[in-house]
Amino acid sequence: MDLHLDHVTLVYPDGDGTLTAVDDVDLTVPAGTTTALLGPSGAGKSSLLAVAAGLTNPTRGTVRFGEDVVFTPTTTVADATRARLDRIGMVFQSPQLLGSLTALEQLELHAHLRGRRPASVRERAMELLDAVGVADHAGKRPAQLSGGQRQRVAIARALVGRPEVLLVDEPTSALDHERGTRVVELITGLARETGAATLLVSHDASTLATVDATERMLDARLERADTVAGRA
Ligand SMILES: Nc1ncnc2c1ncn2[C@@H]1O[C@H](COP(=O)(O)OP(=O)(O)OP(=O)(O)O)[C@@H](O)[C@H]1O
Repeated sequence: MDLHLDHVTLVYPDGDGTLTAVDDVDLTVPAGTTTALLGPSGAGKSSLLAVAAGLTNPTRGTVRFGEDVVFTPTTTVADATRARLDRIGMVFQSPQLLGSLTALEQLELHAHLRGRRPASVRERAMELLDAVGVADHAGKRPAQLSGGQRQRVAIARALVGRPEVLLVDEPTSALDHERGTRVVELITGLARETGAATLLVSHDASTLATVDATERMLDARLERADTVAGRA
C-alpha cells in the first residue's frame, strides 16, 4: 500500500503563540520502496514521522494508506492506536528492546500484541531474525547483543506484524558508517521484499546509497529534489 501525506500541517502551541513544525507537506512513498528524509535539526522530520505514525494528529491535511484515509485532524486516540498496531511498524533511534526477553521473544510478544495467530508467529519471527542476520542470537537477551545486533532485532520486530507502512527514525545514529550503511541496505531490502512503504529519517546522507528516493526538509517544508540537487 502506498503511503500518502496530503497537505500535512502540524502546529504546536508555543508560549503565547504557535510553532508550525510541518507546513503543507505532500509526500508519497510507493509500496515496497524507501524514502529517506534528511534535513537539519529542528526542520520538522520527527514531527512529520509522528503524524505519519498517528502519534499526533495533523492540524490540517490527511495521511492515507492507498485510498484509505487513516489519520486526520479529528482521528480519535483509540482509532490511531488501532491503526498503528495493525498497519504500521516503527524503528526508533534506540532499539527499545525489553531487557528480560530474548530476541525471539521480543518479536513474538510484538506479534501477539498485534493479534497475530501464535502458530504462524514463531516461524515468521525466525525468518525475520534470519533475514536481519541474527538468527544465531535468537535466544540472547539485549544485554548479550552488540548495538548493531540490537538495532537489527528492532528492525525485525517492526516487520513481524507485516505492516503496510514502516517508519524509521535515525536507525544509524549509534552505529559507525559501515554498520549504518548496512542497516539502511537491510531496511531497503526488507521494504522491497515485504512491500512496506518505508519512510526513514536520517542525519547521515552518506549511509543512504540504497534508498529509492531522498527528500530534504527545511523550515517545516519539503524542498523538491531538483532544488536539492542544485545546492549539493
Ligand atoms: N511537542 C512539541 N511542542 C512544541 N514544539 C515542538 C514539539 N516537538 C517539536 N517541536 C518543535 O518543532 C520543530 C521541529 O522539531 P522536530 O523534532 O520535528 O525536528 P527534527 O527535524 O526532527 O529535528 P532533529 O533532527 O533535531 O530531531 C522544532 O522547532 C521543535 O522545537
